[in-house]
Amino acid sequence: MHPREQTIFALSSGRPPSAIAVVRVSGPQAGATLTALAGKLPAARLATRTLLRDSTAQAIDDAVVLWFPGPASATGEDVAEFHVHGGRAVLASLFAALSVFEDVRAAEPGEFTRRAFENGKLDLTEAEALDDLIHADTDRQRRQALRQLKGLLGDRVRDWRTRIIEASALIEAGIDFSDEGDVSAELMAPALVKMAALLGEIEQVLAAQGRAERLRDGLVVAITGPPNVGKSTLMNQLARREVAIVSPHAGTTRDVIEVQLDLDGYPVTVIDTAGIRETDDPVEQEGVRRARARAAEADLVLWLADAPGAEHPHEATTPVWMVRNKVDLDPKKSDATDSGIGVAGEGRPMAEGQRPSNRSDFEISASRGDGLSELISALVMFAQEFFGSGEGGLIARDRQRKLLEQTAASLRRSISVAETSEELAAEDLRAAAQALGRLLGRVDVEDILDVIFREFCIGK
Ligand SMILES: Nc1nc2c(ncn2[C@@H]2O[C@H](COP(=O)(O)OP(=O)(O)OP(=O)(O)O)[C@@H](O)[C@H]2O)c(=O)[nH]1
Ligand SMILES: [K+]
Ligand SMILES: [Mg+2]
Repeated sequence: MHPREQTIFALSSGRPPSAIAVVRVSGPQAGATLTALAGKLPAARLATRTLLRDSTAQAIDDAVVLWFPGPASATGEDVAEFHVHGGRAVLASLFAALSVFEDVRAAEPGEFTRRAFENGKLDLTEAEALDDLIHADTDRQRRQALRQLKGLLGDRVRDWRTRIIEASALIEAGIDFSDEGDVSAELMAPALVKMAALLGEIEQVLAAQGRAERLRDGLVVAITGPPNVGKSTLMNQLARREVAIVSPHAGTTRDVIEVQLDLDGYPVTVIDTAGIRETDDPVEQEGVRRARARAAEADLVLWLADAPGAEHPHEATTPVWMVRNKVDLDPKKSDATDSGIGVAGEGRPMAEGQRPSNRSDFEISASRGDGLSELISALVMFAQEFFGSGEGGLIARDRQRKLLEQTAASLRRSISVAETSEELAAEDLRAAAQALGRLLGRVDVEDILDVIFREFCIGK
């Protein structure tokens, strides 16, 4: 039997032990397993309390079971749900009882969603959204995943694809009438109007501000600077716990240390690194090498210094904020903590060029906390700009962006060659439809042909 026709089961709730564990069974044998274990098949979609027994009539657990006959189920197949007590032994004996059945096996990762997708319950963007929703750590990630799950992108893509197929059908029909120049031109003109409108809409989505797809990975902020300036102290303050060792010895941090923060719903990874300096110690050299490498990949670098006006060595491609630490040691400022000295430039980083050469973007005391709230607000603002408003962003993944870019490129090509070659224009349109099909996880050129034959059988 093909693996896809087998019946699969898996623990769908969290790691045991837990109060309740949900085990799902999907496939043609789901009903048989439920009947065997529960004694009879319960009414559809109704929570039913029952004593589960294995094939030797041994009790497994006092459980609640649910029966979802396909296709009106999560996967589109017959689905049985066992809500048992979430103990390891309970689960082990339930799994053993299920495995007794022929063609019933433990599910592969993602296999339930895969089946839902194959049965047309979800398109690929929704399947991706489901995965994102499960892995969402912050509120903004959750909201973005929910928007995708509602099919916002999927619906747009389906609409675009239908319209491409319509334009395609017009052009293909024109090719059939290429002997009669008038008919062909009459068909091409409305096709071009459709294509131009479509291209405009896709370009608009692509140009939408911000990188909403980066919400999944989060923004990476690297703290770098010379040794002993207080990088690890700042890291601990941002994390609100002791993630990195702080000591008065220069060269304390050797490895790259990461923490995940939730900054106003934005996922932010902060990286603490080894102090950058020339050193003979091979371990510290490796730390410095890693520090530079990670900082180069970061979206934002906080260059920490303990003296005013220090220069940073970073490439200009990554934005760098100059952060002056240890202002509490500064004799003229140490007694003025309440008067807002914590920050230069009113809590907002100064624009490049606007920055006086001997001043920092921020002045803080990492150990005492001065200026930290301003620094954090500025980070939130940076994140806001980086991700865009998010609410409008339809694109949640690189994959989706790439395929939309391909679609737009094919459309553009098709429009530009339409005057000279209908065949080439039609080919580019097919490529555009295919890219959108791939976005949804369906690549079926068949339905282009369907439309052509159904709607444009002009006397043939
Ligand atoms: N006075 C004062 N001391 C600080 C401040 N921040 C950190 N320190 C002290 O500076 C020393 C170095 O701090 P760390 O956080 O270990 O500095 P680092 O930059 O991570 O050092 P390396 O990992 O060795 O490069 C420690 O003794 C801290 O207590 C500050 O704002 N004010
Ligand atoms: K140190
Ligand atoms: Mg350190």
